[in-house]
Amino acid sequence: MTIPALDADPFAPDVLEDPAPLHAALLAAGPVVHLPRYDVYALARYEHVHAALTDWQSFPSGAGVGLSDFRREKPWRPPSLLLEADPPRHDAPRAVLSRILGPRALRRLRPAWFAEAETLVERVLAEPEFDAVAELAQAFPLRVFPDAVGLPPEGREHLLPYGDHAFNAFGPPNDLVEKGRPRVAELSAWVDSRCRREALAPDGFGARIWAAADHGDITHAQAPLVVRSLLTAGVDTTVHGLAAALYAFATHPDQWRRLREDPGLARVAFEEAVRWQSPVQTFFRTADRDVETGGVVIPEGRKILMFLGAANRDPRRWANPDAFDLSRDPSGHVGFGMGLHQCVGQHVARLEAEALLTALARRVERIELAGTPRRHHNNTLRAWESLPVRVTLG
Ligand code: HEM
Ligand SMILES: O=C(O)c1ccc(-n2ccnc2)cc1
Repeated sequence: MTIPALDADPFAPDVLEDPAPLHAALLAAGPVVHLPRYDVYALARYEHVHAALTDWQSFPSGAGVGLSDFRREKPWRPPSLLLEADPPRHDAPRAVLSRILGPRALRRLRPAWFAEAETLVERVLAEPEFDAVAELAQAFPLRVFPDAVGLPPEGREHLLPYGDHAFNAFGPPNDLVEKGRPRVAELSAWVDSRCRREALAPDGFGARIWAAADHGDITHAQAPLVVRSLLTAGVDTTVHGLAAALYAFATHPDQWRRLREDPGLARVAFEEAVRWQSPVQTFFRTADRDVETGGVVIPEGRKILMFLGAANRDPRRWANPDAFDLSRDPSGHVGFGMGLHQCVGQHVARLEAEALLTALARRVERIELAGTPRRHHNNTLRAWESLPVRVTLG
């Protein structure tokens, strides 16, 4: 079978503004689509994205999960010990973070995060109109996550721009990456300084990573890089995940009513928002040998681009895929990945979302757009720059 080609640039501004047309074209074209623009192979259908995510031997991450092939190009920073590593190197750091960020470990944070959400929501809802990105989606993760890591108060304004650049750097060296370059040295220096043991408060996620090194679960040389994973991934992802959920509810009043009637739906509502918007849109793998998938062979040395956002809306897998619907069972979505590298921070994201959405559901009768939302372009993240909303309390 020949491999269809699509002369598209998935990282072009018009696609980042609205990826739906490209996703539809990829889903229709076939299981594997060649993108000559970057000479990469696109997977968009749920079946094939799921197959690649759950077969790390055929679709390894060790050469990087961005367009850059670490076997040929120097990475912009030392590679991640989790995201950009394959077994066996991946195993110990993963086991350490799984324990530290797991549901049991997060139980101790639940009361404080719910209280923080109530306090923030009380203050924000004093105004009938506000920007839900700045006032809620950004403010809440920045209130709870750096403290949970054990970061000191000063300097936290480095976190969002650092993460934004890291997620841009998974894409091609385009304008978005160039835009971030002037601050990379300063941002990286701050982040790297916060990964050191003495910078971290004794009972946070960071200190627990260093304690795991003391215990011999990872080496002391690995500890700062594992902390760096949290600082890179911990904020931008949840900011845009929460913004996706708020956008979903502001544009679906009937779904907000369902949440109001049953705030216990908060967790499944967040899952459906992650499926529907896929805040993390894409990740690459590398064909380190000729690899067969979808009835064709992807040649050794090429990068494979997995469109998580398209797979989450594949009509072959989802009934009425473009609908945001709380009565659907969203389990099995690939918004958090799947398999070996499935998001180890998903429980942190879910707890933040449950806390914020529950606090809002208790107070807000109606939430609607109060102006045109503006997109924030990023090579990997689906994000809002601003989300003007009007709320009616009740
Ligand atoms: C809505 C929020 C989030 C989304 C949509 C998301 C999405 C993802 C996805 C798709 C992957 C798989 C990457 C791959 O297969 O190559 C992943 C992995 C990962 N995520 Fe997240 N993430 C989120 C939040 C977080 C948070 C809050 C943290 C840390 C506190 C985090 C830490 C990680 C790490 C360390 C990995 C790599 C796991 C491994 O390679 O074993 N993520 N995430
Ligand atoms: O180890 C790192 O630097 C790193 C790890 C994970 C992510 N990520 C992506 C989506 N959720 C988290 C980003 C960077």
